[in-house]
Amino acid sequence: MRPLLELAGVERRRGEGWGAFTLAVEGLSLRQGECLAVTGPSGSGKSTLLDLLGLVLRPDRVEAFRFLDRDVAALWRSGGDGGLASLRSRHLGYILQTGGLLPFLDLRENVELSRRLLGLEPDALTDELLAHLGLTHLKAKKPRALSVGERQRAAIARAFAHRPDLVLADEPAAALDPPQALEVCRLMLKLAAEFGIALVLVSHDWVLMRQLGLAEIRVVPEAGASGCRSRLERIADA
Ligand SMILES: Nc1ncnc2c1ncn2[C@@H]1O[C@H](COP(=O)(O)OP(=O)(O)OP(=O)(O)O)[C@@H](O)[C@H]1O
Repeated sequence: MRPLLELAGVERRRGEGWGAFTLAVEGLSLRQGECLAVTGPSGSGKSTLLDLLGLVLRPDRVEAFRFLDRDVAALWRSGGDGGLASLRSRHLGYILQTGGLLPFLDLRENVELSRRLLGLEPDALTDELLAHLGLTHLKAKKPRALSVGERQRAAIARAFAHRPDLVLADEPAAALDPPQALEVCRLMLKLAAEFGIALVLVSHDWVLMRQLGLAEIRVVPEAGASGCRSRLERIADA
């Protein structure tokens, strides 16, 4: 089976001059439905990696970048964003640290938002997700009337509701206490497995990631390199 996502020789610089930072991805691949943890210290480049995978940040150097058999490197080179925007909206789901729900929509409307923007018909998945995440009884509430954990579970439902191929989660449990963080991460993994959706989970909390037993990529700042530079290191499966 061809990988869902495949990168080789990708680099991206942030900032200019003396303080510039570069993330170098020598090679990275992800299979359909595979779940991966990305860990690393603060400022090492985890979000930069997620933004590259999310087709948001344009690489400065790229030998190969394929997603769903599309040549992303060629799409970036062509300058236009048309192909990238549709890949992003149809095939990717995002979960952010703070949920990012729209305050004027109720929980169910928030969860259905990505489907509605894509013009997809309502389907049973929304209710399934709400049930899986223990949100059914809260579906008519506005975000302000939800707890932080409930908002985060709603953000998870929203990221999966349009059946993307890949969900990217940037510190999705950082605002939660340790037991809630573990529960929320386990729920994400359960949903990913049930629906065959690949998941990249970024966290500075490597202890939590180890508890989940996920394959792990560590973003490692390189000692002695000129300027600030990080590379990826694959840690053996926990
Ligand atoms: N827009 C930007 N302009 C310039 N430098 C940036 C920009 N965004 C990030 N950086 C720098 O790039 C480096 C990597 O940042 P990034 O946010 O990817 O790290 P991170 O591992 O996600 O950090 P954290 O865990 O603290 O969120 C840092 O040195 C940061 O200061």
